[in-house]
Amino acid sequence: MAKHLPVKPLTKAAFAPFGDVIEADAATMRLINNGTTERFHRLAMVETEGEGAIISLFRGQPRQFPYAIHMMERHPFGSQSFSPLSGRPFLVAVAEDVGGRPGAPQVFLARGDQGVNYRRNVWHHPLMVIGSPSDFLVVDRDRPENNLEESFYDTPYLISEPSP
Ligand SMILES: NC(=O)N[C@@H](O)C(=O)O
Ligand code: NI
Repeated sequence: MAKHLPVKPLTKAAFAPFGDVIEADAATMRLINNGTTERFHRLAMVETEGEGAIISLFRGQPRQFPYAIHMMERHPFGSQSFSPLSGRPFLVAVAEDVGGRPGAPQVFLARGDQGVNYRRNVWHHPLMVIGSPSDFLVVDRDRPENNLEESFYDTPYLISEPSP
């Protein structure tokens, strides 16, 4: 029997065990370019063991809800960040590591002005878009083919469509 998961607002504190929230955090801001630009400095660190860091665009199709989470993945050799370019909210699911497998997913609703950076080797679900196709800027390690570990749950978890 699938278990239903709550969806929580994405906050730095709640996401801290899994990585970073990429948002205009006033505490990180410094004025540059003669005061014409606000730099929100070092919101996340990019980890890419043995390979370069690359920037890609992901155009995600919306998930159908209620959505069943059957699996999680992780990237052992690098971090992976998702920054929304379409200004729409999206879902983020992460999990603690329990003996080499993901524990129960923790699901967050990211606003359209929030991105996430999954720290290296953190269990997460692939991109989950809500409502309509959305573009994301993705920074992660080159050569993804040897940087992916997947794990499937014995029983799926269900997520309802978050209310906007
Ligand atoms: N496959 C791929 O590049 N994307 C996933 O890693 C993801 O987290 O969406
Ligand atoms: Ni990933």
